[in-house]
Amino acid sequence: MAVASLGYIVAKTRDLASWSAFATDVLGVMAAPSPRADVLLFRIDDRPFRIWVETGDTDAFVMPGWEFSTGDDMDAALERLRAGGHAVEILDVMSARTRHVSRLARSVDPQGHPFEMFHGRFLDYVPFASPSGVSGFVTGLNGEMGLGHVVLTAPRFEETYAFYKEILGFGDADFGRFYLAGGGPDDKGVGFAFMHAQNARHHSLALGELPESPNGAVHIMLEVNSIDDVGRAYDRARKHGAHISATLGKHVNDKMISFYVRSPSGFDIEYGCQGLQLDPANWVPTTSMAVSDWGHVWAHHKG
Ligand SMILES: Cc1ccc(O)c(O)c1CC[C@@H]1C(=O)CC[C@]2(C)C(=O)CC[C@@H]12
Ligand SMILES: [Fe+2]
Repeated sequence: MAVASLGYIVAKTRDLASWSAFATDVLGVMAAPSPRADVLLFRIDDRPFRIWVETGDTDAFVMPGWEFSTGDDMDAALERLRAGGHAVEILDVMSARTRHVSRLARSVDPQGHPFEMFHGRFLDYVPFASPSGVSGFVTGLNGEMGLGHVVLTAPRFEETYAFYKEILGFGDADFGRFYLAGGGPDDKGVGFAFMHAQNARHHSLALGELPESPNGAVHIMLEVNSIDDVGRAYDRARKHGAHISATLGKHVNDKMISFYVRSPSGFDIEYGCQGLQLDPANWVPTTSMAVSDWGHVWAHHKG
């Protein structure tokens, strides 16, 4: 069976203090007890953590943690990985325990992006309370929609896309081709694959036919309950002096109303609401030729 959801993300930073302030003051996520002084954990729902930030020698996205619903589903994926010649590392019980999961494994995709796989997330039933008044994050009634989504660069596009589809079982939500160089006769466009896991979130993973991101990922997305939560976060981001990578806008494919803010690890965080939800068993993939219905003026596109 396929990946159920995006369980967590791991990031690294040279400056834990800046991450701590950004996470609580701008994102409004909740700091969780951490077993290590060099690791910060943040919650957005009743899972023990959704964002793991560790001290490192650079600022970057490290890897996603893909959740499986059962041990059998995870074992089937591990077998497909091994049959495809992909190395699989099974982590020991203490490593699994630090991630608050029953079982933990690691592998690497054809583009060289590492990822973790797990099942059996522990819950501590401590209620979520945002330090900045966010009314709540959208992760599904029991967290089954996962943290949000992650966008990775994949210059080796076809091979990487086939890997996530055929080995990890992601489904097609939308295909994008965006003419970011003006759409002239020499602009072949940039391909994107937006892929859903076995939950209602439109996409938990997107692959962009772009040069490798220096920060390991293009962005992660967090979804909040309302446009007021988004608007207030936008105000907090501006007040914090965070870099706004893209202004408020509404995406064509998943109808998310969001803005993008640069995290202390250098990748962006898309902060949105009202994302389209799909039935993963019956969704018919779309093709989108534009990024946004309105808004999303990108800082890197200016001038
Ligand atoms: C096109 C799109 C649809 C749904 C999303 O959740 C979403 O993040 C996007 C934007 C994808 C993409 C990006 O993430 C980085 C900056 C990009 C490459 C652009 O400059 C336009 C498309 C953007
Ligand atoms: Fe996104």
